[in-house]
Amino acid sequence: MTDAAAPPVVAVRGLTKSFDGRKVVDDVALTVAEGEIAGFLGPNGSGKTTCIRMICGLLTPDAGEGEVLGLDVRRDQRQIRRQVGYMTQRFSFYEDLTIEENLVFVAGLYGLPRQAVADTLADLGLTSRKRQLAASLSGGWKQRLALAACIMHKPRLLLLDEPTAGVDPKARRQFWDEIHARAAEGMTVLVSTHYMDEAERCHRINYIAYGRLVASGTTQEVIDNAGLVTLLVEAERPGVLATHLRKAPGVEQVEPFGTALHVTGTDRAALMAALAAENVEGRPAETSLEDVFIRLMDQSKDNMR
Ligand SMILES: Nc1ncnc2c1ncn2[C@@H]1O[C@H](COP(=O)(O)OP(=O)(O)OP(=O)(O)O)[C@@H](O)[C@H]1O
Repeated sequence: MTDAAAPPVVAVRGLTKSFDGRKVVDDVALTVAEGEIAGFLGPNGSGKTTCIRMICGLLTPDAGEGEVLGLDVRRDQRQIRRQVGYMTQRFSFYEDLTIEENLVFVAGLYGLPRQAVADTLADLGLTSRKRQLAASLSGGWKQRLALAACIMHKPRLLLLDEPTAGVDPKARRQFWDEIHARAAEGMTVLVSTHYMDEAERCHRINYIAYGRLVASGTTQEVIDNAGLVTLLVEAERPGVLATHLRKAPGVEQVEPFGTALHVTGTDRAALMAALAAENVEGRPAETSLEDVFIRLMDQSKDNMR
């Protein structure tokens, strides 16, 4: 990350948006420092895309305020749009154009010189494929083209909405290496994802459930703040044991990992009692980010009732 004293690139608060009378984003505050990779996580339909669109100036918030790149999130939407890069969830380029033709088209929209296309092709390792039709590209290369198109104008803020959905692990890794390289040069990134390993690659994460931001911090802070205890239990018949443990008081989650179970709750004594009642022993294990997210989601659901 770059200069910690620099003003945040995103500093919004109270962001709220309703569609058809239903509040889908409710009082969300978000701060993203310069050069930071901020993760945006949460169940389907929890409002991540809607937040991203308000931040990049595509949607006007019903309420809330703040700055994006020093510009007013309500008043300066046009300028914000020109200065950010936004990669949408769906591949949205011309399949019957080549990689190069797609980039030439985008360069035209931004008024960029032809050299910008050549530089971007080279930067992203696309030069040797520049004459390939977009339709014939694999998921990983399509997503690389999409990234090229949204960073060609050198935005200081990049918003990525589930950029690696359906992409194989190697291409995902290469994509993240690319993102980290950009962040090291000072680009700020806000990225939504459903993948736990990607959440762990972010400098900070923000978890949103049912429109409300319910946790923020580094991965470790979010795990520590959840106050969960996890015990690992080896079992001969993990399926049967899991069924029993799920009914025991104090046991919140039971997840099989091969022949072992991860048993999670907030009360260590209650977990130990539940295991003792089944004549099994547990040893301390690390609580995973996924365990924490599932708890946050369940808690948010309960609060909605
Ligand atoms: N333009 C719109 N008109 C009406 N409803 C909308 C509109 N955009 C989003 N919604 C609704 O708002 C809710 C939040 O959607 P949003 O796409 O922001 O969630 P998300 O967290 O990005 O979900 P996912 O992880 O599935 O992409 C959903 O119920 C969605 O159907």
